[in-house]
Formats: sequence, C-alpha cells, structure tokens
Amino acid sequence: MGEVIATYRIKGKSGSFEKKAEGIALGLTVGSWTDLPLLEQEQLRKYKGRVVSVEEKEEGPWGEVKIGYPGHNYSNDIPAILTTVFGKLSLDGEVKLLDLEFSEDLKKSFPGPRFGIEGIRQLTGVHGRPLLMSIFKGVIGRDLTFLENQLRAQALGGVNVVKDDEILFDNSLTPFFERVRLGKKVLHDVFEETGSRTLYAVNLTGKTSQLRDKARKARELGADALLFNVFSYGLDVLQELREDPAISLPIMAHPAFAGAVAASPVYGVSYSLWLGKLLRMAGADFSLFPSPYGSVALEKGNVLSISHELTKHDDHLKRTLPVPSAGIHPALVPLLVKDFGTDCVINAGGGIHGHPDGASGGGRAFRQAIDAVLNGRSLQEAAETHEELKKALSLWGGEVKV
Ligand SMILES: CSCCC(=O)C(=O)COP(=O)(O)O
Ligand SMILES: [Mg+2]
Repeated sequence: MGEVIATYRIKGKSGSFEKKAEGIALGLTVGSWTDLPLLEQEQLRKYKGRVVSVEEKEEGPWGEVKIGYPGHNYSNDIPAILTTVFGKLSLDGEVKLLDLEFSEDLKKSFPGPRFGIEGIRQLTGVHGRPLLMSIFKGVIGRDLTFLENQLRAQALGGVNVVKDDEILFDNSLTPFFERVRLGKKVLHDVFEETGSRTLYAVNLTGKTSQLRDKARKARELGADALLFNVFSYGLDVLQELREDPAISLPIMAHPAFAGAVAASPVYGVSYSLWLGKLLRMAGADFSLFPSPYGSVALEKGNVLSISHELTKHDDHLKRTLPVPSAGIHPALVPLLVKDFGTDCVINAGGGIHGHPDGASGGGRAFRQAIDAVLNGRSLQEAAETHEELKKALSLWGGEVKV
C-alpha cells in the first residue's frame, strides 16, 4: 500500500529545518539510523520516513516540511495513519499538521460519503439551488409535544432538512427512538398537506459501543438521516457507521469539539484537513462549519479551504455538502451563495425561529432570499413583494453587500 505525505508547519531557527525534518522522518518511523549496522539499515530502509521537501518561509521562523511515510508502517485506517504522522509529534512544541496526501491505492480504501451531493439532492428532490436546513432550538427540558410543534412549523416553512441541535442527547423527555417515530409521522403529514418533503436528521448519541445498534434500529423505524458529533467520538467511528450496509443513512457531521484540534494557528490540524478532507474520506454526507459571517465566525480562507476539500472533483469519492453555519439569517444568503455556489446548505437555528412570524415565516423568508439570489434580484427588491423576507430584513439588517 502506498505512502502518505504529511505537510507540517514548524517553528524553528533559520537553517534548522533540514535537521528537524530528518528527525521527524526517523523519529516517527524506524528511530535511530546512523548508529545501526549497515545490514540493519538495509533491512529497515523501506520503513524509514523520507524527507520530501523543506522550505524555509521568508516570514520565518517557520518551515514548511513534507515527510513521506511508507505504507508498510500502518494499517489502512485513520487512527493508525494519524498516530503515525502526528502521534507524539503533536505534543512536541509548535508544529501544525497542514495536509495529508494519500497515494491513490490508499485513498481507495476509504469509503467517502454513501450519498454525496447528488444522492442528497435525489432524496430531497432539490436541484439547482442550495438546500435549506433548520435546527430545533430550545428543546432541552421540553417534551415531545414541543418538538412536534417545532418540527411541523419548520417543515411548513419549506425547509428541506431539519436537524436536532447537537446538544440534544438521549433523554427521558424526548428519547431517541421516539424522536425518530415522531419525525416520520409529522413529516409524512406535512408532505400529505403540502407535497413538499422534509428530512429529519436525528442526533445519534450515547456510548460508542451502542451507536451501531441504535443507528440500525433508527433506520428500521424510518429515520431519514443521522446527525453525528464526529469529533467527540473520532473519525473512525464515523467511518464504521458509513460502511455498515444495515445503517445506510445520510450522515451529517457536526463540528462540535473540532476547534479544540484545529483552531490554533500553531498547534493541531488544519481546518481543511479536519473538517474537509478527512471528514469526506471517512464518509460524511454533510459537513457543518462556522461561516465567515455569523455568530461563530471562521477566517474566510479557512472556510473556503474546507469547502474546496469537500467538493473538488479529483478522485473516486463522492462529494460532501458544505454547510456554513452559526448565526445565519436571510440577509446573508447572497454572500453564502457567492462563496459556496449552489452546492451547499443554508443552515439556521435562531435565524428561523427568531422570525416575527415564527419558524414557518423564518423558513419562507430564507426560501424567498434564495429564490431572489438565483434570479439575480436584490433582497430589497424581492422584499417589496415578499412579506416574510421584508420582516426578516428589517429585523436582521438589510442585504449584506457581496
Ligand atoms: C458552529 S457550526 C454549527 C451550528 C449549530 O450547531 C447551531 O446550532 C447554529 O445555530 P444558530 O442559531 O446560530 O443558527
Ligand atoms: Mg447547534
């Protein structure tokens, strides 16, 4: 099996990076080298990491270093690969893992999304425009009747997907399987009433050992999709869920806890690798991340690099839907479409429920904003004939200039 090439950004003194790179290539593979007898060196050569390139950055004292790790050293799974390329090294001073390049044969051992963008479009019947998603809000401490009313209101507003909030775990007031049953019934009723189909992504939570059985049963009960706090569990757990044919449901990856690994400019893993490349390889159909604009904002370069990894067309993997999130309201729709195009999901919690006409009005305001942008109209112009959009713009501010 082929190699993985890791790119790191490393702090160090000018002129020190070649030596550091060689230290990593040896330290994370065969250990000491020059002290070994020639015969042993020969035997171990194929396991030794190789320094691919070393670049000292003008703005120093940073070096960008690429190391190749031979495929003989690890099994084809994300835990083995991460431990090889960034195990003890992640604890060793200011070093950030920027990227991993996988040889074609190694990449093929990862499943990628089961549905991908095209599959989700088929399931929802939404083509040629961003999907609209909303989030249950304020449901902790509430019962199933509260949930039912929120779900109906969101679906009647024309949202394509409703997801649980990531902080809603299995609990006695709104148990997991009851939520699945309720979602199926309510969304079926709304479909009968309106002819519009809405999917519900239920939050799959609990001990890791229980997840597979819970997800299988959720499917049997008619669940549409799973929300999953992948970074609290691990990417390999996501991959297990994705690969199980008895689950076979779209999986939506929530970014909770990802900032602990990716937010620092000098430690951890880059956003594009964590919320982009690896999430897609492991099998997420949707990847949520903070947009550059809302209440929890990420720097725009990071956001666009995540989206690029999720949607580029260069390998066997299906593509993952980018879901820029957090503090999203209708006035931001033109900016989001400009940045992410039509292959994305516009996702809002407060921006739906906070609408003066409730969640249904909030959903309609977003749909009106999306239609306006796709038809090349300004939101102000569209608001003249769309009451819900008009109310949303006066509450959250006018159109944000693109
Ligand atoms: C940090 S990205 C995930 C967004 C999320 O989970 C959420 O609940 C956003 O809610 P909001 O009311 O800010 O739309
Ligand atoms: Mg949330």
